Order: sequence, then structure tokens, then C-alpha cells
Amino acid sequence: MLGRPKFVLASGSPRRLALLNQAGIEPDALRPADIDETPTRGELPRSCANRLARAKAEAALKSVQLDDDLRGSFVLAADTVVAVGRRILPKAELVDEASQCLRLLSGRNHRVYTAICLVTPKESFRQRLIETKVRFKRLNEDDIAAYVGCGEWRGKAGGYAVQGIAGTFVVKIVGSYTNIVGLPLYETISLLGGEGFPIRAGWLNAS
Ligand SMILES: Cc1cn([C@H]2C[C@H](O)[C@@H](COP(=O)(O)OP(=O)(O)OP(=O)(O)O)O2)c(=O)[nH]c1=O
Repeated sequence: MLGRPKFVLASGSPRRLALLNQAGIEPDALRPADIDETPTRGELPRSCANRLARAKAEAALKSVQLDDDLRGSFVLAADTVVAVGRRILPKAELVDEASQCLRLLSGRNHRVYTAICLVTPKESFRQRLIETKVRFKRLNEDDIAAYVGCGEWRGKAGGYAVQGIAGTFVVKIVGSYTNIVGLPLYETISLLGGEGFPIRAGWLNAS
């Protein structure tokens, strides 16, 4: 009998791995893609997320094709973009960037887009774009200074981590919570299941 098809996660994000594990999927390999994630001039948030998820999947596929053990795997990549209107917020690395993001997000709605891109063993590309609307409470300068001091925002789109202290800023979420953290589980699992990946196989040892 053939075993379960192999699964490669094209991501270096510990959050994406943890979310997949939560769904009972243990990747056979991680192939983070080292690509330039700068939005192009005037690029809209949805297009940016779609383009980067695809580019990450393509880069990982190249490395999978060169690996005798992994050839023919499912490959999954994702990209998360936080936006206020048409404006894409950076993946904050500096205190100033994070503070500016939080000033923009304070007391208003923003959108989090995660694009997922799945490459099937036959090398078809399947893509989905998921949108979540988030409303933050009003943040004053003291709130912002205290938050940037905690550091959890580093490397995160929009300069915050909803799964951390920033969860206390959330007044309302419309849509998928896991989409904000970086991998929309319902849509990811539906996509994988629809392409014949045995989703429930990993549920046996869950506790
Ligand atoms: C908004 C938000 C984003 N994030 C994270 C998810 C992603 O890891 C990151 C957005 O950057 P991405 O470029 O989507 O992902 P990444 O560079 O971290 O990982 P890779 O490209 O290797 O897959 O921000 C949170 O963890 N919590 C949040 O609330």
C-alpha cells in the first residue's frame, strides 16, 4: 500500500508550523523560502499577499524537485499582509516601525489578508486569499510604548501579534482568527482535503 503523500511546509514561521500541528499535520520537511518580500510600488494588499505566497511556493518547489526524498510532495506556502485601506503595513523590525503601525491601527478597523498557495504532487498550483477584519481599541502613547517594550511584535506583519498581548487590543474580529496568526486553518484544511491529502490520518494521536 502507498503511504501518506509527503508534506513540505514552505515557511520559517513557528506560528504556521504550530497551526498545522494543531490540525494534526506534521510536515516531513520545512523549506522556508528566502525571497524579497517588499511590496511593489502601488501594490494592493491582496495582490501582494497572493504574489508572495506564490513566490514562496515556487522557491520551495525548486528545492523539493532536487531532493529525491521529497519529490512529489505537497508543498504549502503562505503570506500574511496587514493593511489599513490600500496601505500595506510593514513587517515591523524596529521600535519606530511598530509604534507607527500601532498609531495607525488604534481605534479603527484594519484587514489581515493571508494568501495560501498549495502545490500538488502533480505540480498544480492552488491558491486562496482569506480576509479577516479586525478592530483595535484606542491606544494612547503609554499603551504603545508599553507594547513595543514587550518585543512580541518583531517580525510580525502590522507590528503586532494577536496571539500575544495584542490580543487584549482586539475589540472585534470578523472572519478567521487563525488567518491573522498566519494560516487560515479551515481554508487550508479544505484545500488540502480537496486535493486528496489525508487530513484525518493525523487526528488519531491527538489528545
Ligand atoms: C498580524 C499577525 C501576524 N503574525 C505573523 C504571521 C507571519 O509569521 C508574519 C507575517 O509574515 P510573513 O511574511 O507572512 O511570514 P514569515 O516571513 O514570518 O514566514 P515565512 O515567509 O517563512 O512563511 O506575521 C502573527 O504571528 N500574529 C499576528 O497577529
